[in-house]
Amino acid sequence: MAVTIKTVGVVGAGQMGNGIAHVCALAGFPVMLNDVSADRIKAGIATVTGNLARQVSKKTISEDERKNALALIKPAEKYEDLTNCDLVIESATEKEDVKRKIFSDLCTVLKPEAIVASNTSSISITRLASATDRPERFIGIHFMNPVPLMELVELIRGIATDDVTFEASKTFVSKLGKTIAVSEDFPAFIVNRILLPMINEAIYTLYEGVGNVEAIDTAMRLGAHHPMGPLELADFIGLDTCLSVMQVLHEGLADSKYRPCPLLVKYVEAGWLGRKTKRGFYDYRGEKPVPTR
Ligand SMILES: CC(=O)CC(=O)SCCNC(=O)CCNC(=O)[C@H](O)C(C)(C)COP(=O)(O)OP(=O)(O)OC[C@H]1O[C@@H](n2cnc3c(N)ncnc32)[C@H](O)[C@@H]1OP(=O)(O)O
Ligand SMILES: NC(=O)C1=CN([C@@H]2O[C@H](COP(=O)(O)OP(=O)(O)OC[C@H]3O[C@@H](n4cnc5c(N)ncnc54)[C@H](OP(=O)(O)O)[C@@H]3O)[C@@H](O)[C@H]2O)C=CC1
Repeated sequence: MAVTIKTVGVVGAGQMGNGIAHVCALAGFPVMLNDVSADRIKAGIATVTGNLARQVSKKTISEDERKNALALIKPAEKYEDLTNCDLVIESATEKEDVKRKIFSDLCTVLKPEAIVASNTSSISITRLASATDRPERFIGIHFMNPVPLMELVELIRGIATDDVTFEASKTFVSKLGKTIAVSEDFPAFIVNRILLPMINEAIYTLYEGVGNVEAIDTAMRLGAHHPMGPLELADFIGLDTCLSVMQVLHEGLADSKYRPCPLLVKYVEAGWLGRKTKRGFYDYRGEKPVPTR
């Protein structure tokens, strides 16, 4: 029997979670936004407020659309606040144990027919589904960063995802105005299977001294017409997320070509995660980003 998604929960109000809440609210879906603390949720809603205002100033949305969208996003400090959601999208840290814990706690309070999705960049949907009480109603809905600007969403079925869940998710993503690419459930799906090895290769290019940060990013922006250089993009994604995806590829495909660059490991170990910590391959603490190598 068909399922219609009316109310959405988002777990994780970071870079991606707040963007998912932003686009769902703009499409008219009431959104319950959860994170580890009230402060995190507040920060997430503040980011959405700023991004909606930017879209008004760029005339991509009207002032009324901005007001209506913001009114649809509510803080959900406890999982119990998500009980009435028809769909809950997890967008927490790219660590399997973090996600599995969220699902095992979350499912106990959700409606039996609610769909649970992960915005994971790379982790097996089939394996994540096994941490829930509803593998048939579990699916990967993978948004791209920044969510309000990027058109693509990857849909990934686990081995048990049923047709009703797949169809309801397709309808939901289309209502957001996004274009769908369907990926099989293999490590890092399609986009990150291709993009992250390129970013990792750019970091190796830096690590081996072939070029410095500025040369590498300039080369790819002007030489390959990328909107951002690969190192700028890595900082934008988050170096922790980049490393997690490379580890999933390396372990999942058992091929040394996916070995994370030791320099990426070093930056993550230093807590230099990119934009979100104000330092990665660039230092963002001043007026302009300054290369750190
Ligand atoms: C890792 C995964 O699992 C999958 C992925 O997402 S892979 C990553 C996919 N994303 C990309 O490849 C992004 C590549 N970059 C781009 O397409 C462009 O640089 C961009 C769309 C991000 C920005 O393009 P732009 O022309 O600078 O747009 P503009 O509107 O002027 O944005 C300017 C700024 O606002 C940001 N921005 C704009 N609108 C935004 C929004 N609604 N939400 C968040 N950030 C936004 C831009 O990132 C940029 O940030 P800074 O001001 O801090 O530099
Ligand atoms: N960054 C990107 O370009 C993209 C990322 N993704 C995927 O989206 C997901 C989120 O990534 P991103 O937004 O970048 O990560 P961020 O680090 O920006 O945000 C993750 C958020 O989840 C919070 N969190 C951690 N544990 C929990 C929990 N148990 N319950 C609720 N919230 C929790 C974190 O809080 P705290 O910081 O306190 O731990 C943080 O606020 C990941 O799976 C990632 O792979 C998908 C597409 C693109």
